[in-house]
Amino acid sequence: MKLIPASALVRLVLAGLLGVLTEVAGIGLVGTATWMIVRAAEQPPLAALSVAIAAVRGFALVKGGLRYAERLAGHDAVLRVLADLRARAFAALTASRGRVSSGDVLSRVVSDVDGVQDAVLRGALPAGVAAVVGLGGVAGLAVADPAAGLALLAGLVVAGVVLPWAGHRLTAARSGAIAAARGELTAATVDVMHGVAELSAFGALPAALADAEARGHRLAALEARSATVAAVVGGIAAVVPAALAVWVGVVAGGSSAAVLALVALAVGEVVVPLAGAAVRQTELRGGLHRVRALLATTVDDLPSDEHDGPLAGTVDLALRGVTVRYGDDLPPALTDVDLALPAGSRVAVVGASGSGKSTLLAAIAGRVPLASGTVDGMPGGAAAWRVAGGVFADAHVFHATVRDNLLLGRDGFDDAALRQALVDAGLPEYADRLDDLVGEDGGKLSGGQRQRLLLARALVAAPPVLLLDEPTEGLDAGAADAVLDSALRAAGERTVVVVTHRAAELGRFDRVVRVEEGRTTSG
Ligand SMILES: Nc1ncnc2c1ncn2[C@@H]1O[C@H](COP(=O)(O)OP(=O)(O)OP(=O)(O)O)[C@@H](O)[C@H]1O
Repeated sequence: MKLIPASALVRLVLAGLLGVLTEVAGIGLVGTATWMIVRAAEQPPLAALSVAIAAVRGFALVKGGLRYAERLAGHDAVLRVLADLRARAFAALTASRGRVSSGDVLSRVVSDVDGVQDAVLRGALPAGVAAVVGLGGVAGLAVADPAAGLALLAGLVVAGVVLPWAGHRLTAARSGAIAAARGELTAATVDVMHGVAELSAFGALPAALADAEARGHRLAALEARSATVAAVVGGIAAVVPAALAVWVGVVAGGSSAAVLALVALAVGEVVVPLAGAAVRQTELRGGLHRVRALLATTVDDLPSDEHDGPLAGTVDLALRGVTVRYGDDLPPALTDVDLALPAGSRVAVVGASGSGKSTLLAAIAGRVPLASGTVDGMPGGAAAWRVAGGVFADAHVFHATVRDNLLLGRDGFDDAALRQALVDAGLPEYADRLDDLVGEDGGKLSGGQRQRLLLARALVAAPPVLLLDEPTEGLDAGAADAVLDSALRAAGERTVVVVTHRAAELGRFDRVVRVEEGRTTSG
């Protein structure tokens, strides 16, 4: 899976080119200034120095401008890459539907994706620039004095290749552990934040905080070791250019010794950051690996056109031999299920807790991948979510208004339609409160109200096949009957499949499907 799109590569190459020109201007500045100082000591007429004086000024000005342009181009390219990666990461996370915990999601979308920025700006770009400038410097010096060129090459290999490699080797074993530890810490933090009331009520808050703190210490210990290695190899790399300059000066000798030595110093500086960067890159590898794995998640089932909505009209659907597994090492949650859902049918799904009822609805709606079998009848290859949808066991209520929760970003509905859906779903008390905020995951609503808000959302969306997982949960028997009757009326000609635990409701349905340990029998 490519992290960097081709369009951004062109900008990165441009940034690299500007980086090379910046370093060349820097070397030109050091070389010309040194030559000028050496020459000035011989007290020549001022005219003999005037070109050098202008060149020093020119190199200094150009170097500053080029550095600015290089930073601009590099960051512009990387920020574009990040925007693209974040969009793809969000899409993949949506497709992974709950298989990644919310804290880990944060860690992947924020720190792992941000790692790409570091990998490019502090890793790939400086390494590329160092390679070009270093080899160019060696060639230039070799022309003036072959022995000095060789000395520079040896120094560059030590500072730019051997030390970064050593830093990488010393930290490689821990790179995956750092990314995993960071993900675990974020997941634990988010869990404690969400569950703070529950943890307090059960007296478990101190233990949960201690656990999060221990994870924090573990991450800090892992990072401290990497930082120590980076500091040591970076420190050694930092003295290499100075040693190199002395060596090149001694090897070259004569009147050009000072100029060659200082050019070697300037070229050597380019590779100094590489040792520390190599350690950081090693650290980032685990995160980059996680981003790649995330982007490889299938996103086939996501809406391709933002204007798409549920289809209008009715459809005949049929499940044939459907088997669903939540993991290779888990028993199937559904096994070889056949189920005909002709247009307009009313089907009740019953069965013990954990028997597979919610999984059956998820399979019809395309919310879980099928290990085998098919759902036949999807019109014109339409995405499953446009044909079958409704109230699911894991439905989310957004921290937004009643109106926003009903519409989920779609338009084309007036408030009268929303009010009617609320009334049909047994939530008339919110019909005139469309602008009320409902709290995080509907925290300001009672459990039953939350469920009826989800039912109203399903009635607004009105897909051809309405799937309702315990829509009247939390209501007393009389109210539940009334809400179910009005929802069935509102569904009109559409197919309705309802998961229920209430035997009293079953008379309203054409068919009752019983689920037992993942297998269905119709009654
Ligand atoms: N995301 C998941 N990952 C792993 N296993 C799962 C997942 N969702 C459900 N299962 C398992 O699949 C089986 C069927 O679960 P399902 O939620 O479909 O049952 P259900 O009949 O709807 O139960 P309930 O009436 O309690 O809601 C159960 O054994 C459950 O543990």
